[in-house]
Amino acid sequence: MNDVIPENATSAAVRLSGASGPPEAGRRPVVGVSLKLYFGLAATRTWLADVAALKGALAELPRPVDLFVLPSFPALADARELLAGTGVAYGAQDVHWAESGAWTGEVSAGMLAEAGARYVEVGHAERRRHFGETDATVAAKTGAAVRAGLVPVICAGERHDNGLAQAVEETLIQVRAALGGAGPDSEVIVAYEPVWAIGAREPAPARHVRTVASAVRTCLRDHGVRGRVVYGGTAGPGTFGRLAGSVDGLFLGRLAHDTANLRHVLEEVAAATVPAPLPLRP
Ligand SMILES: O=C[C@H](O)COP(=O)(O)O
Repeated sequence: MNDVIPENATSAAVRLSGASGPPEAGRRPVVGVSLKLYFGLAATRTWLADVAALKGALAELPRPVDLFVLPSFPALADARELLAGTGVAYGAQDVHWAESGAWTGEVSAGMLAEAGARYVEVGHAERRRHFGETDATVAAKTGAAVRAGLVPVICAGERHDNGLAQAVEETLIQVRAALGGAGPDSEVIVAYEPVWAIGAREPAPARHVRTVASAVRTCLRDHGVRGRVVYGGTAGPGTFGRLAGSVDGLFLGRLAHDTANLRHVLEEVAAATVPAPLPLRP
């Protein structure tokens, strides 16, 4: 897959967008929301307006929390309009690895950056399952995102609940592969999402998440990237309190459709203890 990506590509989007984000964003708590394909355009606009109305609540949090939302591609212009001046960032749920060319139906990272996106999701389990995404395509998309100055939200997690050892192994294979597309000191977010906990009744057990998240954090340190780890999979109010100290935030799906839940989550994340800094590399 990498053969379609120029080795030393510096896209027009990087020059336009001013490249990657501020270093101080490296370990701030972060909450993200993907709308998947749940809403049409009108419903997305209504939801985005509700999110914009959280601006005051965000400003009053005891500790700053980064918030980003990922609507469908056609709603990016709405996000740009409705979230302007709120401090809420936005992005996309997928991206193509090529900068341009004969790729019918695809959207480049540079185009997302031009649309004001700051984050882009790569490798979600639903894209792996339904659209044949592989570790190689996820790595290529991660690289494209980083080169365009976007923060890739790398989704990774085991498919079945077969114990912690398998969860760690399967997740790290995916994370290492994706990080192969990102250079040292890139800013990334890893969303640990056990597939069996996505769209479920309950999030994965706290001990399970803590163990895998710790392994992911070590992997990020070893790769020398500026990384944050969030948990996703039926996450909502009450989830972060059980995970605080092991993850930097949450990646929400259905339970953020009601923005009262989202506000509750932001308050929980801000109030909880931020994880200790990464240990120094040997
Ligand atoms: O993108 C979000 C995750 O897949 C979690 O979705 P969910 O909270 O609806 O299970």
